Amino acid sequence: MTAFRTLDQAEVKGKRVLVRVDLNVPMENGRITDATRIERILPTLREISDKGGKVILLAHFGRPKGRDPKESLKPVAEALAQHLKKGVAFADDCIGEAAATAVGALKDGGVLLLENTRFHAGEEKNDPAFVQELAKLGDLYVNDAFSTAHRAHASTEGLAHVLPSFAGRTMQAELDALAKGLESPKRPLVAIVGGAKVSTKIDLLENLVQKVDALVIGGGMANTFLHAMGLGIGKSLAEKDLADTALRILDRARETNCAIILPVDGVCAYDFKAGAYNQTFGIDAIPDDQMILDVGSQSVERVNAAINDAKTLVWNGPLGAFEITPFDQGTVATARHAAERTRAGKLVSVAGGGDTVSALNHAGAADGFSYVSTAGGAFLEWLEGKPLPGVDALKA
Ligand SMILES: Nc1ncnc2c1ncn2[C@@H]1O[C@H](COP(=O)(O)OP(=O)(O)OP(=O)(O)O)[C@@H](O)[C@H]1O
Ligand SMILES: O=C(O)[C@H](O)COP(=O)(O)O
Repeated sequence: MTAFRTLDQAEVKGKRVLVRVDLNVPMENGRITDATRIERILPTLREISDKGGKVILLAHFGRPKGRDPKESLKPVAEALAQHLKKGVAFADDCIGEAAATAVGALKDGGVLLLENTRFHAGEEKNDPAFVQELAKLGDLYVNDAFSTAHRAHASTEGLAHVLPSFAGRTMQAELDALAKGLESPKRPLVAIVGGAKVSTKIDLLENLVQKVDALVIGGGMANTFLHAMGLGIGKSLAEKDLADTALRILDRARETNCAIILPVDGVCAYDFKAGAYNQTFGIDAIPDDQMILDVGSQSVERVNAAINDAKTLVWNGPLGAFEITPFDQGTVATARHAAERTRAGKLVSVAGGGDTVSALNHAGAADGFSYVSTAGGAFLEWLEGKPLPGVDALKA
């Protein structure tokens, strides 16, 4: 049950409603490759618009250092309009005159997307002056970005303290679904953590190994562990300066009897552009001039064996660079296996993350999971039991 105000308590008619959403969608060559995060916020936007509220969207995109046209939300505004089947205005700043003029021109029921909040340093600093600049644009605040709720930023946490604040429908649904599926999970509980965000996620693993019975590590995350264990990883994506953290996590896992499953073979290429070339090597024989871009077939067997032993599976982060064929095979094979076990009633499976959702859709496996969250890092932190600043700020 959610312990905070929802849209049921919000009077929006004629009001300027600042809605924080997560539009940090996977993109390739300027094209959105998975629109799940857009689809999930439509009910909230339609509800506020239909009730005559002025919908003013706040969102981040990527991790820009200042204003970076490559990280502009403008292309997302067009995609949002297509999904909403309604015009979406765009302002090329989220504060100041450009934003105020666009808000002033908005009619009741209209929808406006403001430019990337992370173009301003005050966003990630949760700077009170920046919060006030945002608050000038609205009469009330709705947070519908569960997948960014682990960030105590101005638009995800600060605003909730200066305007009347409410949870959006996606925020409500995510928290209710995760509580239902995972608050007291059937064991053995197995986690799969992959992906590329090693520096912001590796610390989470130290707590995670105290919560789960087995942890499968893949993707760029695994490369960091393999390097820490003294194995050559060639030119693979890794955070080598986090080797001590990785070793500490392995020690912690031994103390808590959490089985760690790391790749035993890797599908390698000379670079991301890959092309036709790729070759599988044993994890102790990775060529110095190549990079591991996927887990190999022997690793897939070990991951699937861990899935077979599990009653509950949680997953964030693909096992390989799935956007480039054939480096999607490890993720596809394991995702389909998890979906099969779930459909057979042998597994409760919950996955989450911007690219993870995209990878599961690519594998045609998303519908086979018990629940698919839009959240990655936030999902892992929720799983660990860490407070989520964006959620706590909404509590009455
Ligand atoms: N071995 C690898 N080498 C390089 N990149 C990899 C490798 N394995 C996975 N990746 C990359 O990891 C990225 C996804 O990682 P990420 O941690 O962002 O997952 P996510 O589901 O988006 O989680 P979040 O929602 O927290 O961002 C993909 O773009 C994929 O190409
Ligand atoms: O993709 C995500 O996990 C969210 O959009 C948060 O993005 P961040 O990790 O850059 O804060």
